[in-house]
Amino acid sequence: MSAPALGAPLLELHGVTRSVHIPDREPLHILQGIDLSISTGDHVSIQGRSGSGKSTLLNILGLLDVPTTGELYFDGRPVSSMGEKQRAVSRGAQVGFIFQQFNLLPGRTALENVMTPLLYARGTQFWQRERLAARMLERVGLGDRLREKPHKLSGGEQQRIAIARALVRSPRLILADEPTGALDIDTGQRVMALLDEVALESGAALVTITHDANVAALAQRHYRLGDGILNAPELAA
Ligand SMILES: Nc1ncnc2c1ncn2[C@@H]1O[C@H](COP(=O)(O)OP(=O)(O)OP(=O)(O)O)[C@@H](O)[C@H]1O
Repeated sequence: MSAPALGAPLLELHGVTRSVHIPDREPLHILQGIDLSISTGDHVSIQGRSGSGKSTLLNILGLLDVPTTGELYFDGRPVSSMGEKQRAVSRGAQVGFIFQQFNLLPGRTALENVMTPLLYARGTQFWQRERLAARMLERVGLGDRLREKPHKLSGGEQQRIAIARALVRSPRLILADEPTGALDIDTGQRVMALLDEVALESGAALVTITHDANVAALAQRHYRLGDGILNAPELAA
C-alpha cells in the first residue's frame, strides 16, 4: 500500500461519547459528543485539567477503547465495524504511543526496547528489525548508546528511546500522553522539538495530550477538553 497524501483525513470523530456505568450510581458521561478531524501531517494538542477525560479520549483515538455512541473513522473505516483483534492489528501497525513515564523495559538495552514493536511486524520490518531500530536511535541522537540499559540514561534520553520505539514501525498516528511530564522544562522543550520534527518528517499525525500550555502551544491546532466537550481549536500563531 502506498503512503497517503499529506493532509488526507486519518481520524474522524463524529459525536463520540464515552460513558461508564458504575453499579448503584448514575452513569458517568466522560465524553459528550466529540467531533474532531485529524489528518496526516497534523500536530494537534489537547489540554485539559485532571479528570477532564483526556486519557479516555486518547484510548479511543488509539483504538484501545471504543465510543459508547457516535463513530470513529480510522483511515476511512468505521471502528464499530472492526473486532477487537482487527483493532489490535491496526493499532500495532498504525499507532505509536509515547507516555509520561517512558514505559521502557528496564532489563533491555535501548536497541532491544526499540525493536520490541517490530517483533509483531511482518515481512521486511520483521527481518530488518535490528537495522531499523538502530537507524531510529541514530535519528534521535542515540546512535552511540544502542547497548545501554535505560537506568544508565537520563530522563530526556529515555524519552528519546521511547520516541524511537513509537516511530520504528512508521505509524500513521503518534499519540503522546504528557510526554514532558517527567522532564525538566529545558529537556522537555528539546524532546518536544525532536518529537515534532521526527513526526513531521515521517508524515504521521501527532496528537499531544498535556497539562502544559507551553507544550500545547507547539501544535498547529490546540484544543481544550472540559466537562467532556472539546472546544474549537486555537490556531498556532
Ligand atoms: N472505567 C472507569 N470507571 C469509573 N470512572 C472512570 C473510568 N474511566 C475514567 N473514569 C473517570 O472519568 C474521568 C476522566 O478520566 P480520564 O482518566 O480520562 O481523565 P484525564 O483527563 O486523563 O485525567 P488525568 O489528567 O488525571 O490523567 C475521571 O473522573 C475518572 O475517574
